Amino acid sequence: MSATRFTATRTPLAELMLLQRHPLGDERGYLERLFCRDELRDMIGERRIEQMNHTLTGKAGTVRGMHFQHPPHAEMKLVTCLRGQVFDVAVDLRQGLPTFLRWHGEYLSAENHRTLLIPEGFAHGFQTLTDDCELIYLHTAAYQPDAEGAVNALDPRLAIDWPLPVTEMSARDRAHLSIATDFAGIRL
Ligand SMILES: Cc1cn([C@H]2C[C@H](O)[C@@H](COP(=O)(O)OP(=O)(O)O[C@H]3O[C@@H](C)C(=O)[C@@H](O)[C@H]3O)O2)c(=O)[nH]c1=O
Repeated sequence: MSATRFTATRTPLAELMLLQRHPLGDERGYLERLFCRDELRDMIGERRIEQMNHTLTGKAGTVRGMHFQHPPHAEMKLVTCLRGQVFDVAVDLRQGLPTFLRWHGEYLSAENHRTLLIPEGFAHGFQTLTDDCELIYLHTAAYQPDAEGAVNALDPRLAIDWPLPVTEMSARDRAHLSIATDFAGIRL
């Protein structure tokens, strides 16, 4: 018997998908898949998971992001929250798309069993809404410091509506410049 362990829902940004995970529960608790290449094949295609990262963020109100990797190291990310609650945001940086520079956010928590599937061409970041948030990221490309790109999470042009006042950010993230007026986007 093969159960469907995920329901995928479109977001207003093409190819940015919200996955609802379906845990299989019993008297001990539950088992759920965080990733299944077979079931997610329509979205994953021939991509492979190359790296998996785990973050702990101590204080509510903290923002990490907004990060991406430039081609040819552009990557799809699947972002899951295993402790606490975050507001997870993707910004569309794809050149020529009608949704260029639009952002979309979803609440992810241990309780709601949701994963955001973020394709190449998006910047990603999040704000913690509780203390001690733990996230798991699956990456389809290895970390390449030289290919890192970022947009400022507080850029007025993006106008991301963070749910809480932004408290902690890394010095690096605070220093990211606002998007240049002539920025045409990422060509994949
Ligand atoms: C992302 C990454 C960082 N590092 C190192 C670099 C640095 O010394 C330390 C912390 O890195 P950062 O400050 O970039 O961590 P952080 O700001 O949490 O970066 C993360 O932000 C969120 C929003 C994402 O989407 C992730 O993909 C990632 O970019 O870890 C790795 O060794 N491997 C990795 O894959």
